[in-house]
Amino acid sequence: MNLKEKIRVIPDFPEPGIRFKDITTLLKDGEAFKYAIDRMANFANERNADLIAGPEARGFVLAAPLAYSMGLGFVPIRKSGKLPGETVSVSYELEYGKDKLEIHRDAIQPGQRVIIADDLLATGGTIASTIKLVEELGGVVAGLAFMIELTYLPGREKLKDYDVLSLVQY
Ligand SMILES: O=P(O)(O)OC[C@H]1O[C@H](OP(=O)(O)OP(=O)(O)O)[C@H](O)[C@@H]1O
Ligand SMILES: Nc1ncnc2[nH]cnc12
Repeated sequence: MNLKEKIRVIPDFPEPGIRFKDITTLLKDGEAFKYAIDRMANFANERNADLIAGPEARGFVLAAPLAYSMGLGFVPIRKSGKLPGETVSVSYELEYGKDKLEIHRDAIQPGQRVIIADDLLATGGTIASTIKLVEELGGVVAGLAFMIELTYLPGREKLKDYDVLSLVQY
């Protein structure tokens, strides 16, 4: 299965100079979507995951089916002001813009092994912040699974202490 040929690249979105990797063209292909989730599930299985976490919004599209396919729980990491319970939060910068992420304080029990899944690794800011939240709750980050890695940005370097899977590289 060639996942790269299912991804559409749109120049100058959401601002000039950004080549946006659009996964909607992959997601609407049932076979490709299943293949991507199955590869992530193998990775998560090998690392004895207890839970799957993913950042809003595109991370949900991968992390939730990954958790479901493995019979594991899913923990949402959301942008600020969206989670109703008591939260822990962290601010971060993106390839474009700035934001704040939050997790429910009771979402993870100390020692639980968490796989974090997201669609794309760019600067690594989103995932570094997600890792901070998981670790602050005492979770063990057992691995990081991405559909896409932008190798021309320093994301992988930022995550060098972690086990990283990416299915497609640019
Ligand atoms: O490695 P980074 O530089 O942090 O960039 C990658 C993140 O950026 C995108 O999310 P975005 O914040 O655009 O939100 P969305 O999923 O709600 O579209 C993407 O889904 C990743 O989560
Ligand atoms: N180039 C890119 N394409 C799609 N999503 C992104 N998130 C951060 N950078 C991105």
